[in-house]
Amino acid sequence: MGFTDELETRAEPVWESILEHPMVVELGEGTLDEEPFRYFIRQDYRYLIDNARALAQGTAKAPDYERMTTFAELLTLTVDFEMDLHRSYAQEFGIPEAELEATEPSPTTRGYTDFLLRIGATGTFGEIVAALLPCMWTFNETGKRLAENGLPDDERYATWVQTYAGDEYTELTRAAEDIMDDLAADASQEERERYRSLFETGVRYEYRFWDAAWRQEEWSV
Ligand SMILES: Cc1ncc(CO)c(N)n1
Repeated sequence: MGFTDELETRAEPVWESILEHPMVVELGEGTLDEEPFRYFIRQDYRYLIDNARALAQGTAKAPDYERMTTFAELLTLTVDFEMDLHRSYAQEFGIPEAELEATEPSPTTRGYTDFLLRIGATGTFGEIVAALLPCMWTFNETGKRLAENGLPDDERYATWVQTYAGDEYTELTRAAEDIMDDLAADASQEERERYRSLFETGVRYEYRFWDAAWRQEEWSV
């Protein structure tokens, strides 16, 4: 069993909670209200800016050309393709561009991005991969599982499912998983434990991110 299979097994309960979360279920069914989705797009746009920074930190610390290239591709996918998708969602859902750009991170977005940037700044390449893997993996998995049930009637939500279930996103997720497996094969017991823990934190934040959008979480004061 590869290391990422082990990660998947360990994260299974959180994984299932994500797929059963009403935000994800209703997105897949196309019945999701616009308001939580609008909130999600704004927070996710904010999230992606720092996610891109963490990918850049990973690119900088990549030990060789091949892995640097994979990280550079992930970075490009994020800043070009994914953030463009969010900008067009903002237009479709009536979020003015200035409002999108000025979005204040929610407590959950703040926590998640600070976590990624801390590992990006202080971690090894392997630790950065472990912390970032849930981002790609859970979105790809969510997209694929929702696509299995048939695309939602609402075109806008269907686009979301198709994007994250799509070949390009799936291939890059697979490439990141392969990098994690290779790194883990050469890592010490302690390093592998550290990777597991970082991965688990990432998966937990992924759950919280959906939940925060569902609740439209705000700072208490
Ligand atoms: C919170 C979150 N995780 C992962 C992705 C996929 O890049 C995203 N857009 N947002």
